[in-house]
Amino acid sequence: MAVFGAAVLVALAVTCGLIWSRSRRLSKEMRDIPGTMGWPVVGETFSFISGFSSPAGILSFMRDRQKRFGKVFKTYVLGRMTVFMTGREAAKILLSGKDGVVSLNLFYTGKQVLGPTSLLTTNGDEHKKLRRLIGEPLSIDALKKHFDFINDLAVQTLDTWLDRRVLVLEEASSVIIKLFTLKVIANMLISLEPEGEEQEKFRANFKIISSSFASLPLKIPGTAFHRGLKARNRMYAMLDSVIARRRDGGEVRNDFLQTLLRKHAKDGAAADEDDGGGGGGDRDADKLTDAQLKDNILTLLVAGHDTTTAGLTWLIKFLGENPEALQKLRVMNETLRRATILPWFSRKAAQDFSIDGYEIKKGTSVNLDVVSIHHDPSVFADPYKFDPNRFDGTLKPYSFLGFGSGPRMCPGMSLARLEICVFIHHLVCRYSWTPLEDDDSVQPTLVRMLRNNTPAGSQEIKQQQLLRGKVTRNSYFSGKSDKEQQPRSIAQIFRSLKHDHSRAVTRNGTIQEATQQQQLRKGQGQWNNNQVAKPIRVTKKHYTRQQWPSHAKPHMID
Ligand code: HEM
Repeated sequence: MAVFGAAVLVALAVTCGLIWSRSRRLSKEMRDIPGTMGWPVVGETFSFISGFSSPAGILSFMRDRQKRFGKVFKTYVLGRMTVFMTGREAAKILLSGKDGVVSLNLFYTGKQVLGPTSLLTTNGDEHKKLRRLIGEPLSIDALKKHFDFINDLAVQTLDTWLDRRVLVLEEASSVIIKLFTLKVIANMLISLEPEGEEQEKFRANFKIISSSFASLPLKIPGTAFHRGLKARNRMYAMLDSVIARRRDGGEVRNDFLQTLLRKHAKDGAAADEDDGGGGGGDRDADKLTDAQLKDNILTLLVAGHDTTTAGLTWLIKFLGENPEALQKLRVMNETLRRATILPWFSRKAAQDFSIDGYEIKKGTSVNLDVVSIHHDPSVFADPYKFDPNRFDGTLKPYSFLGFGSGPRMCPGMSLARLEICVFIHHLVCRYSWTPLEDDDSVQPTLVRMLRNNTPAGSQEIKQQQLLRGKVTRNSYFSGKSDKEQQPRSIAQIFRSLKHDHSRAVTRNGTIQEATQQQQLRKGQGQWNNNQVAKPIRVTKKHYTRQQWPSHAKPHMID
């Protein structure tokens, strides 16, 4: 055993050494780009991790180097020579997808876990095709059928918060909200019931997969990566049996999987697991294989779960800290700007290209620092202030990247907005909550909940301070039962929140139209705006009932 351990260590050291010397070569080729490679082999990994874990998040690492080297700098972190860059111009070059300048840069372990046909592991035409095939069930129209589930689950989840101290971040990272977002997405994708044995197994496997996603690439028993791959196999076996049940007609559901199975049933035969996406002749070239289906169900679970949890949590924090924002519930975009849930977007140069006068060589890892773009004072005046009004006007291109931009823009944006919108709607309308501690000292950290299932040390204390609160039921709905009070459709909840669809789903013409119709019908629905959202007066510590001032109409989503 000891010999085996030593052999693994030697192999690891040799690999790290090789990667390091290759990076040094690349760094020399790009000697014009300022920056430092740090210590041999480890580079600047430790400063990077310590910046990442600090309350200010990765911003401290970034700011320090931007001050020394400028907007484009190179470094060696996490086993890669990486060029960091920021600014709207860099965002345009990296995100617009023009000329295939860059491809997505995922860690080896992430690629293995998600599979070769995931949206996150494919590039170019293959990626474009997958987006087209997978995108439709994620459109806002398709999401309507999941509204009741999301709504009921939000109500149930919040009920468990009642009359007890809630550490939102802790709940988010271990139990409550996270289960909410996980249950929503699992139900939407494969109609997984929110309770029961299958849910338990699914959750256990998902947890192992999530923690293996960015682990060390050691595929040996006992490692996180190895456990992740095993859990992935179990998850895929479960998906296989669901797919088989659907195919033989034993089970018909109204979910993402069913939509895609119906649409992508191969002529005369079931999709072939191993045909890699192109098998079955021309006619079938546009059909999803089972492998693609499974890889992308897993991808949506992974990509859509922690992000939405984080968004929801930051939103509750910002609402708690900014009483005035409660009066004008248009806080989604500003939350995503301040929190910047994905702090940087990682790409790989697919060819040589230049940026800010620097030549970037093909194969270089390139990271776009989005936090700095979101806090650029020339775009967002007083950038650290939480000010939802800044989204009232037109923004400069590539200045707000909460859901990304270009060909890799978040396909789950509408689902995320919907989940957050419904949850916050019930929180605000049916409960009051009292922050129990001052939280002024805390900046939004950029440590994602992804890495933070069990936060440790001072970070945990800070984050707990951030969101410690007590939830009590509010009697906004006096005289009416909960059932009567709950919105019954997306249109109603959106109307109740005076949701501006044209901005929330700019790419969806149908909804823009629906919104106009809703506006025409304003006041005729069962769901009465004023009744829902009026009665809040907020102080930092305490919320009580009050009429909404007539000028401050509630808006939920930008
Ligand atoms: C508040 C919640 C969310 C935020 C802030 C968010 C943010 C983002 C961002 C910024 C990107 C682009 C990253 C890049 O360019 O490198 C992205 C991509 C992606 N998101 Fe989301 N997301 C959220 C929720 C979701 C949900 C609910 C799903 C699934 C239903 C999802 C699935 C994906 C996928 C699959 C991609 C990769 C797209 C591609 O490479 O083509 N996201 N997300």
